[in-house]
Amino acid sequence: MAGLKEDPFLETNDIIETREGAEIKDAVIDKLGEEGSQGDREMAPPAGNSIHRSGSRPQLDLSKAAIQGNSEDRDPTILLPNQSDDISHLALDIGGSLIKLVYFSRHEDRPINDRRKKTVKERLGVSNGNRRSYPILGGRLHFVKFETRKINECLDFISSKQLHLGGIDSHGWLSETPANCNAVIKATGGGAYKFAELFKERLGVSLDKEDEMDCLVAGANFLLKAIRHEAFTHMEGHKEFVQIDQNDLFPYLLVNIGSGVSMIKVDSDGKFERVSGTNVGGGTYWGLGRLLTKCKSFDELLELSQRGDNRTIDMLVGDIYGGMDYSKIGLSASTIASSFGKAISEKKELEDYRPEDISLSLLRMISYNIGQISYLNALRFGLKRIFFGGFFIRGHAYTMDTISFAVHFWSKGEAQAMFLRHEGFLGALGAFMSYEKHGLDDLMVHQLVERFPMGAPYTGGKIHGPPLGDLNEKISWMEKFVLKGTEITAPVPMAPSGTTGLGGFEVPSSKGGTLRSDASALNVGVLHLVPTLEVFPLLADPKMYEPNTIDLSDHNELEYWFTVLSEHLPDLVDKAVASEGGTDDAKRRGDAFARAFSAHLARLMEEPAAYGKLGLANLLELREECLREFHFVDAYRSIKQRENEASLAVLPDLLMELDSMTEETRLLTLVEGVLAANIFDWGSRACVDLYHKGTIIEIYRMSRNKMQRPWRVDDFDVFKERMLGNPCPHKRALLFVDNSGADIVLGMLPLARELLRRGTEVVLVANSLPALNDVTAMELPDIVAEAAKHCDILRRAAEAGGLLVDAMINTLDGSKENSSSVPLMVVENGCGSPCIDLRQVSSELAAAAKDADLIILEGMGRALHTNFNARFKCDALKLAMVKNQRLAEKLIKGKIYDCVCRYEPAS
Ligand SMILES: Nc1ncnc2c1ncn2[C@@H]1O[C@H](COP(=O)(O)OP(=O)(O)O)[C@@H](O)[C@H]1O
Ligand SMILES: CC(C)(COP(=O)(O)O)[C@@H](O)C(=O)NCCC(=O)O
Ligand SMILES: [Mn+2]
Repeated sequence: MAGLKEDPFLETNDIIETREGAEIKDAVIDKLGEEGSQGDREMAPPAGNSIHRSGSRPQLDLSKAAIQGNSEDRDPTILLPNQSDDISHLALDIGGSLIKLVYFSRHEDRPINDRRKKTVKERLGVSNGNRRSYPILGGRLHFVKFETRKINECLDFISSKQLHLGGIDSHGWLSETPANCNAVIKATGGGAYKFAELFKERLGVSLDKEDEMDCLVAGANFLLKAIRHEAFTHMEGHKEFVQIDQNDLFPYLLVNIGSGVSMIKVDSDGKFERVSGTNVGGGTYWGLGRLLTKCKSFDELLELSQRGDNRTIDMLVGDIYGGMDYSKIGLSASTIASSFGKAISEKKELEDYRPEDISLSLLRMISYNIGQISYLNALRFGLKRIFFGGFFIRGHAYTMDTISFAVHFWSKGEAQAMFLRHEGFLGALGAFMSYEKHGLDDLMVHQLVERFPMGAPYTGGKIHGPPLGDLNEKISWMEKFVLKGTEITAPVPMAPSGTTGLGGFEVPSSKGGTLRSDASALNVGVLHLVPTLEVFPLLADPKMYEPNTIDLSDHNELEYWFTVLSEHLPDLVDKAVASEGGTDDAKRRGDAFARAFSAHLARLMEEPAAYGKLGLANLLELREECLREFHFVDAYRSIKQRENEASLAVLPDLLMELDSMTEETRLLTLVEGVLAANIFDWGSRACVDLYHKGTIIEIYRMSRNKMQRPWRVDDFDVFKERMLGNPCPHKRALLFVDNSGADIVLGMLPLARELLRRGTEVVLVANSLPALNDVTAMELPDIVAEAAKHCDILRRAAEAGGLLVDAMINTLDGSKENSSSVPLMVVENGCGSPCIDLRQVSSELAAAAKDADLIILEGMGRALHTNFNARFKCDALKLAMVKNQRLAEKLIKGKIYDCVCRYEPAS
């Protein structure tokens, strides 16, 4: 273990280093063979030697390689702690002002030796996930930009990340480019021509030029079809996401506001025409603005505008009409009659005008002009929808409001301006899509998950210095970043209502004085491509499905949940740090995690729609993601273990008690048991306070004793009727389980046992990754095996479900006969959060769902915060104890610790 322990961030628990370095090498080479590159066989260095990296191409770094799990296994997992997992693939859009970079890093989840998976796959007929014939195996799309005038920074970035070495082989598969092969990178924009030589010289790569308009359209179409919260309207400071119906996307007008402006009528996927444009665009604002104000950067110029008053320089209708409106033609006194018009009539020089006023006047002039020309073109072709892209917009509220106003005003509300979250990356994305056959264009909404990690190189921002190499650098960055103060949290300035309304040509005022730094532009995340994700097949109406129950666009609600999460943070950090041994390193990571999560919260508090439509589920997931980002693998690991053990110890008594009851009483006791045991929730403030007051078993007893019917939502009698009144039992039940300890052991497993006893197959559906104290699919087989020691029903079913292949359990009656029991299985749900978005579930869950006719959702996260209003094609039971006062009031007009037993027959 010695070598591995040196890396403080490596999970060392399950790693056994083999004695023979050669064994590892061979295993590594074998593994590699699976993924393609034959060349690696020759490239593997002799065992035992230290490994040198060739500068010309990325190669495997085998240093400290180790087998994970049992080294006797035929197909062991090998950890390469020093190998970066990025095998990349890059496309560029080199514009007049900015270079946009989209790159792909293939990131297969570390294969883990999960035998459960094999049996589940065999049983449910899932063939190797949902892998398709094309090579996207899962990976990430990153978005980064640089100023064109600082092209060297961009070249350094590409070179340090070795992005230019990924390529496409003859089969159209992503691969590393052999050293002697001339690497080719897709590029669009004028710079693809202008800088072709420089790329050749500096990186040895050729730029394969793609037409700019083709790329813009391909990028826009991809985003509009594949990203759920891509397009939004922005009117009078109010941002609203627009759900685009894929079948009703065309035709539309695409207006790309870069240095110059292109207007493209898009009729279908490959069919479009550039119908107009204007040379008055982003370059004009930045260029003229720089000359007139002496600003050093675009952001500085934009920031100035926020403190500007354009009335000092623009000629208004009132200036011409002696302070009066020109009401006959609908112009108020404060309407701009002539941008910069006042400068002609006064004996003032440039120095006599405030740079702030000049910047605002210029911004308004250009935005209105573009809005107006766009409208005219929409009118020309009868287009109702106009999508605006390009980096001139820069997520700036006032710019968007101005454009929206112009479109709304001139079209009398007929046409609508919409903006794109990936605004300036359309061309680069389109160039990326032009790599043939990588299958990206086939990806669908449910296969993409957007994440917002911390750290400039990962976000759509400006790069300061070299890209962050490892976790340690990321932590330091986080520390420095927080020292820099409010940059990340400073909002994109919001325009107060009415600033751009008819006649409303007042001065814009911003909430934050400073413009949110581009370096922390956390409004474009990293797109994770997960081809195995599927829409849960039992949703009654997937199009109408909305996972979140609570609407966080209600500001009070937002504020409440932000406070809850902020207050919970210190306790969570304590648990997380303790779970990693409480070392100094763990403390440092804990601190960085807390800063990162707080920064996200602050950012979202200011601009709730920054990362797309925001629901409580997203916040809870973001917290788990943040923990993982700082390598906290499982913060509640020991708590979960302790509670599992304590609960397993009392399981036999509970089962005996249950078996002595009549069927009817037993069913009620079982459901009561699930509700009572759902009290063990380390995500609830109130419950955590409770745990200080008693042992697990005491609390469980107390909770059970308090179960008074009717519950606040109580459909038990209807459920009982279906269960006992109807002679035909359910064929297969999916049990979405929640917490470890009593919740699973004393609540859900006994309920599963009852279903099994009645001849219903049971599939336990658990998280793929840890979240709070939720039980994971990896942990479940061991828990089931322990429980099975005390129960024949569970044992036979678990055996039939292939769950006990490894477990050395002593059977109660010593018999080994193959029973005819219906199976008990475990599948992972594809997520790592206390909530579940059923539009994106694992392929094994989707497969298991095909034959299911009953689903049971358990816990606040899965049954209340999400899916409370979800409708299913089969019978559904939603069970939860409400461990939050406010939620109880809002959702069920009840109080804390009230229970929900909602039963909905198939719809
Ligand atoms: N950091 C920045 N530096 C320079 N220009 C910026 C920056 N952020 C936004 N812009 C604006 O974006 C415009 C460039 O937009 P972009 O879509 O990248 O077009 P192009 O491909 O012509 O470079 C600039 O002219 C400027 O108005
Ligand atoms: C995070 C949770 C959804 C987990 O609940 P569970 O799904 O385990 O029942 C829940 O604990 C919660 O909403 N907590 C925050 C509210 C509070 O502390 O009161
Ligand atoms: Mn939970």
